[in-house]
Amino acid sequence: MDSDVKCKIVVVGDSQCGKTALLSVFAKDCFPECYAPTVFENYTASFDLDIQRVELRLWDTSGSPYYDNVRPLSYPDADAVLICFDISRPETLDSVLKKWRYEVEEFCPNTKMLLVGCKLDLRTDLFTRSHTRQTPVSYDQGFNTARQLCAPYLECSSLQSENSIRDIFHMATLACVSKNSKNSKRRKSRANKRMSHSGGDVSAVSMAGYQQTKTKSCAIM
Ligand SMILES: Nc1nc2c(ncn2[C@@H]2O[C@H](COP(=O)(O)OP(=O)(O)OP(=O)(O)O)[C@@H](O)[C@H]2O)c(=O)[nH]1
Repeated sequence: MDSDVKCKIVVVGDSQCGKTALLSVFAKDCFPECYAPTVFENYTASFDLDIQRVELRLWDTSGSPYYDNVRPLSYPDADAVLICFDISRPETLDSVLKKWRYEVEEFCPNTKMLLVGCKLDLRTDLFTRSHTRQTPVSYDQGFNTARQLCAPYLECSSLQSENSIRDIFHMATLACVSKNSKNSKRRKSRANKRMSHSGGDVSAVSMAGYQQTKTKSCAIM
């Protein structure tokens, strides 16, 4: 299996929304029961797409405003950004439109975004509902926010569903590979033009299962 494709995925979102748990379950198969605030943390993992193994470099960031000035150090060369929020805390979805989209657009324009609703298990958790006295974010609210970002929307529970986590990294890996294959096509076509239209072949990773959904003003991957 080929494994020369490398992708960088950066994970952002409000403090305690579930970023570290998402990465830890995917990369280390381990759900962190105790909360430990992140400053920066890197993980590596791989994802097999048909005949292609993709090496993933995963960047965990702090959601704290205290680190707003240093978080941008994570963004250069990102192939995809996961913007996360906590389904049990609607204010973390508000931050997606008020803060995270602008930060991502400023520091990595043209990078694929995915909106990820974390802690799906808490949507129906009665204890959390009575404790927070808040109505959790519905699927439609998450989906509509994602539409405003021109991003796909996925939900997961790091606590209860490894499959939901895998689906997120499947989608993110496809987004990275599609971006890289488009860039390499552009580079090759520019090089071919320079070589007096001498022609050449363009290799692309198999993108079976990768859905393209067009909307009026944007393509949702
Ligand atoms: N019930 C439930 N709890 C979760 C889930 N994911 C994370 N948590 C808990 O939520 C708390 C915060 O999770 P983290 O993953 O550390 O949050 P973070 O976004 O990395 O936080 P910062 O490092 O402050 O940015 C921890 O106590 C986790 O155990 C989930 O899917 N379900």
